[in-house]
Amino acid sequence: MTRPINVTILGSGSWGTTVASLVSGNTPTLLWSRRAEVAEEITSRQTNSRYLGDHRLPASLAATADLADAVARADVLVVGVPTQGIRETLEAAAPHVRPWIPVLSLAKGLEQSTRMRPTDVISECLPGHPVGLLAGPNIAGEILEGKAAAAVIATPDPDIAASLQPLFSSVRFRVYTNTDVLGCELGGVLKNIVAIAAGMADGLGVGVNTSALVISRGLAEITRLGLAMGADPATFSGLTGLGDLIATCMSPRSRNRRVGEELAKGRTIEEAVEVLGQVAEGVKTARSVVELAHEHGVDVPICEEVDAVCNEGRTALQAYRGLVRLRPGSEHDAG
Ligand SMILES: NC(=O)C1=CN([C@@H]2O[C@H](COP(=O)(O)OP(=O)(O)OC[C@H]3O[C@@H](n4cnc5c(N)ncnc54)[C@H](OP(=O)(O)O)[C@@H]3O)[C@@H](O)[C@H]2O)C=CC1
Ligand SMILES: O=C(CO)COP(=O)(O)O
Repeated sequence: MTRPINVTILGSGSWGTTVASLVSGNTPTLLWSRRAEVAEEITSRQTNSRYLGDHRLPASLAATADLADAVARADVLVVGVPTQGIRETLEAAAPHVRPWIPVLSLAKGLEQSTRMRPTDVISECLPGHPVGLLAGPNIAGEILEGKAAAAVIATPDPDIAASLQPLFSSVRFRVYTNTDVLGCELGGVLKNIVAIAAGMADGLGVGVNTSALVISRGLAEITRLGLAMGADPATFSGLTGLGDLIATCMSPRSRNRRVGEELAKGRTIEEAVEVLGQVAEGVKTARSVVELAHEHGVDVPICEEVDAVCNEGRTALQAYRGLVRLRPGSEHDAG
């Protein structure tokens, strides 16, 4: 008889806990929380009230605050802490991680100090491990409610993605595979910034035509930067590109979109983040994306306006006026 595969998920926020719930239906799953009281609540009461209200988690899902023990048991490690916490978490975990187990990222940001993608940070902290990601249009609350969704596991080696697929799949959660890790990861990173713009636009009371403009020109920015960095263009019309962009720009539950809506009400970025009380990766990633785009000679006007709102005190209305003043060229050119 073969031994079951043990999966450990690091980070007990809304998405880490949701993914752990999904996986626990397929294989033994352990969720690590940096707070002992949260681990205790998940194990004994099957709730994570801070992030998921009174939603009942599977009884089979165990949680712990012991990082060394959590990673030492893992045959597959999933990193679900927000981007800015990945390095510190994995540096502490590294001595206890078993050799060469696959590691998947759930994060959708860039590390501020280095502009690195989460999978690159993971590879630096855990050298030699196969590293990939799980991404797609996956608003946690909908998945917890059992609404159908799909995601992509991207790893450079297609056999590894295929071997991980059944651990994350369910009747209502379809998991595809892709070898374009760069394209899949960039789609998730950049859509958060475009979603802040979409939230600002809707908060200002624009029409559906304007929202569609933000989404489609946002996709053009994502694709331009992705191509300049070497991603596969086909990836951006898939689940991790257009799919995640649509979900995040449209869902009233998206935290990035909600930040944009709060900004449109006249709140400062600090107030908008405070009101949210959860991570909105686009806020800390906008500046890094703009710098990366400039480094690659790529125009990203929507990301630039969002960066100016997040980091330079520009208002949502000023950002909107800045964008409509842009002179349009060919649809396939910048701007
Ligand atoms: N929620 C969603 O629908 C989806 C989210 N994602 C991505 O998943 C990642 C995680 O997001 P999500 O779970 O939603 O975030 P949340 O804001 O819901 O939760 C963040 C979790 O990470 C913990 N945390 C924060 N900083 C650190 C740190 N430095 N070290 C260890 N733990 C830390 C928090 O702990 P504490 O409570 O103690 O602060 C909390 O448990 C993000 O990159 C997000 O973009 C991807 C797809 C869907
Ligand atoms: O990544 C997500 C959906 O795929 C979640 O988006 P938010 O972080 O904006 O809630």
